[in-house]
Amino acid sequence: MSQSLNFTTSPISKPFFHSKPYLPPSATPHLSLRFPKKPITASLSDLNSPSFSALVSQLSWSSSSDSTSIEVDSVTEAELKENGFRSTRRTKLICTIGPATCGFEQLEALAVGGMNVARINMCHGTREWHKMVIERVRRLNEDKGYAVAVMMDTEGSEIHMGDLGGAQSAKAEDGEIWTFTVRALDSPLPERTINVNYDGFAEDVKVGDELLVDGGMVRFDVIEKIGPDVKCRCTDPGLLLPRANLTFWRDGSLVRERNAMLPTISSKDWLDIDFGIAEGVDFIAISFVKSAEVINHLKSYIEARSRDCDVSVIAKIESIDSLKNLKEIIQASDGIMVARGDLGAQIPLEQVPSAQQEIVQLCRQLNKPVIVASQLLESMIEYPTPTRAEVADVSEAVRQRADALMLSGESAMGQFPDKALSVLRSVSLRIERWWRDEKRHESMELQDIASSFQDSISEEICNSAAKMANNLEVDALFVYTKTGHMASLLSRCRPDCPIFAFTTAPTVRRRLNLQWGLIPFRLNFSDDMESNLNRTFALLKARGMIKSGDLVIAVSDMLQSIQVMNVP
Ligand SMILES: Nc1ncnc2c1ncn2[C@@H]1O[C@H](COP(=O)(O)OP(=O)(O)OP(=O)(O)O)[C@@H](O)[C@H]1O
Ligand SMILES: CC(=O)C(=O)O
Ligand SMILES: [K+]
Ligand SMILES: [Mg+2]
Repeated sequence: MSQSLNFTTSPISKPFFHSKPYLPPSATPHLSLRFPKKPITASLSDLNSPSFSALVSQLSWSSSSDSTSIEVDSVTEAELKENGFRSTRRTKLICTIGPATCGFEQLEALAVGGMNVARINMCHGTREWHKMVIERVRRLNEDKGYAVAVMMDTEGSEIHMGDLGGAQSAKAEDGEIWTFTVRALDSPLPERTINVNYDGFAEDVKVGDELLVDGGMVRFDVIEKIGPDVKCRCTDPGLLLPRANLTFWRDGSLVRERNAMLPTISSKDWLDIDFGIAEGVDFIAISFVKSAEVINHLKSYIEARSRDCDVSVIAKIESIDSLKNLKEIIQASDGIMVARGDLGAQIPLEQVPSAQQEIVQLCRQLNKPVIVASQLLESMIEYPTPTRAEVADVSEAVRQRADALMLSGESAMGQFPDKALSVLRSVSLRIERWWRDEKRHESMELQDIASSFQDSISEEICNSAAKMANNLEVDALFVYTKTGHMASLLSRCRPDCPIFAFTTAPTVRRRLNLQWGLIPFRLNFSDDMESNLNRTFALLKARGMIKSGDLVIAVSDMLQSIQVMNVP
């Protein structure tokens, strides 16, 4: 049985009702598996359970993208088969790749563990290394059926330390005197000496300034300037990591004059961006964005450089200027990262939580995906279990219904990358379910964002479909979308059920991987929704991902309608 509400403005206006179940020849009923709706046991062992990994690896994967096939991430497929619709994780997970995770097997372990996006940070590593990581992720997708997207994060032109002459880290102890220098020194560096990348550094700092490394993880007082050398006394001891960010404070506030003169996108960043476009990365994240102009400029550059490629631009909110111009920056970008590491060095730490909440909510209003990043599980760089406070922080980001959470050092250079990812996964699942079951989500009045009448129709359809899905307690929302726009409008509503997003382009499919609640599928479809639905049902039933009787609501951007039906 199907009922359809049509809001038709397009020429395709055929409403349809299924009076009898349609059984296409390929859908052999005995193949459809039952979903035992067993509770999700959110424990750290979930991910590492041999049965789950075995299930993922057993899934037959064919890399053919012919017109009859459907492609979905093998991890999601295994999750659906194991626990049913409600089990799928809505919050997406990003892992920064570094020396601890750049091997093919290590990348595969992260993919099995639920990594949706692999991030490479252009502050670290060589061009060859980044190219190798991108190739490995692509190979993993092609050979094993994952849909891991790649995000490139630019270095930006802020002031940072050098690479410690090859050392992994250096420990600064309380009271020690260290030299920060703009001299070009050969490695190995003299003891307690740090290179600084910005030539004006020694001129700009003043005796009495406070120098913050890595957003305040380690602090120094500037005690003496000798030409290019700046002598500093350590006041807050800690670990110095290669190329860590440096900021300096005077009379209790950040010294920003000089930073304001540096371009957001440096000449090295432009070369990295060219590299990213050539390698076909899915997202480019821009560090230290100050205004919407730089994002608009980059977007037109990307469009001119690559008419047929689809690179999304993520603006990182990590400076005072970006907070001042927040709304314009969000509107100009394809997504936002709350980069709490550097943000916490520019505003007082106690203001970071309210800034995070404001950014997450505004992104949802403006329909842009938002990532919460940095120090989510910092202690897991060294230890196999998180602190309770870290779990509470992750829970809060999930409760705010951010689109994605990101691991930095935990996955790049930590000792327990898989365990850290597993914690993000199990905490996300548990908190999502808790809030769904208790219906505790504060409802958010979503303002109209459409810029045309056609867009308004799409928006109204998605808002209504999501509301109906909650009220009717449907199993899944289906959206057929060429650009991904209708899928993101559904995601914006944060409905109770998962959203199966069918799209024709592999690039759109990977891009949708960043958005809350979307399960992106690649599927060739036509303008004929009836045949699209029947074919999808047949393909998904054959894969054991849905079964007869499941209740589904379908929308599409070809035929502007809402259809409610049971899977035949
Ligand atoms: N490709 C890499 N090679 C070596 N070390 C890396 C690499 N990527 C990350 N790391 C290590 O992991 C740490 C955390 O990574 P992350 O990407 O969050 O960087 P970050 O330096 O803190 O700066 P950003 O503000 O750009 O995120 C880094 O400080 C660095 O020590
Ligand atoms: C991720 C990042 O750049 C930061 O937290 O500063
Ligand atoms: K960066
Ligand atoms: Mg940063």
